[in-house]
Amino acid sequence: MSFLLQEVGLTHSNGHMALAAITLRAQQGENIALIGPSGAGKTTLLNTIGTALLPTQGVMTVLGQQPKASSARALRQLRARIGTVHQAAPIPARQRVVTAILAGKLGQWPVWKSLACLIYPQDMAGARQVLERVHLGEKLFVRCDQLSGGQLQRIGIARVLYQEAQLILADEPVSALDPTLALDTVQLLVKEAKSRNATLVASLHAVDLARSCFDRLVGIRDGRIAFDLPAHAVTDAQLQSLYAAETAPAETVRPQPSFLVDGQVMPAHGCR
Ligand SMILES: Nc1ncnc2c1ncn2[C@@H]1O[C@H](COP(=O)(O)OP(=O)(O)OP(=O)(O)O)[C@@H](O)[C@H]1O
Repeated sequence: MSFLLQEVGLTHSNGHMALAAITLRAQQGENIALIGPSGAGKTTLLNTIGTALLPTQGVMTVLGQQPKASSARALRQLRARIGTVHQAAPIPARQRVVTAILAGKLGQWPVWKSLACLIYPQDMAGARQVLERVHLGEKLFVRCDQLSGGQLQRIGIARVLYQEAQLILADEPVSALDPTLALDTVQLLVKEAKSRNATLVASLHAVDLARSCFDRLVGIRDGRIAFDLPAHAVTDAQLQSLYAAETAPAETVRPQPSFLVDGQVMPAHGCR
């Protein structure tokens, strides 16, 4: 098993209950898309599984450990096995791309190697290899503040590829990418996870991308699980109901033959 949440709740420090009674289990190697309206709790759920937030209720086990009962050292070791793609990659502006990518393994390397990496990149060939997989091979020595938002997002993905995490958590990983790159990048993440039997959980606003590329869809609404089904079993009616109060256009949940990525229509040549 990769992770198990049992009746997990998360109340933020201001008293806002962002997650309520979430029960969710993932086997190692599963790929799951989280979908749901803005403010539903997808980011909070990913941050909770990733142990950046700890549940205020319920029990959570991640990669065999209960984060709440873990020592600081055990928690650090657990986090080194979890790769997170953030909505906006938390990369220092002046950092070179190569350093940003190598940072993916800082939690796994001994201290001497991490420190040496600050002076001189330790594995340039490895960094270049993952960069090429996100079509940015030529940017290895470019400063991150000279990249576009979409390029930065792909640097964040390259960093997670480099990390070779057992559990990959991706929060809207393609929100800044054009439709073709979005499809290509989601396919890359799914393929990478499958090839290493890593678990992948990604939140996506592009519902049809989620439907066509992932095996399992979890619908989140108001901090609760609305449905948890194989992707092929999710009906248009369930999607309409999930987004019922949304102001987004109905096309957002329109099935094939076309689909929307961040509001742009693209042809139906998805993962399946
Ligand atoms: N640090 C925080 N303190 C208080 N409330 C928060 C905090 N972070 C998020 N929330 C609230 O928790 C709820 C869930 O937010 P979350 O970011 O998880 O939603 P989401 O589904 O990821 O939304 P989006 O699709 O817009 O990114 C929202 O109502 C949000 O305002």
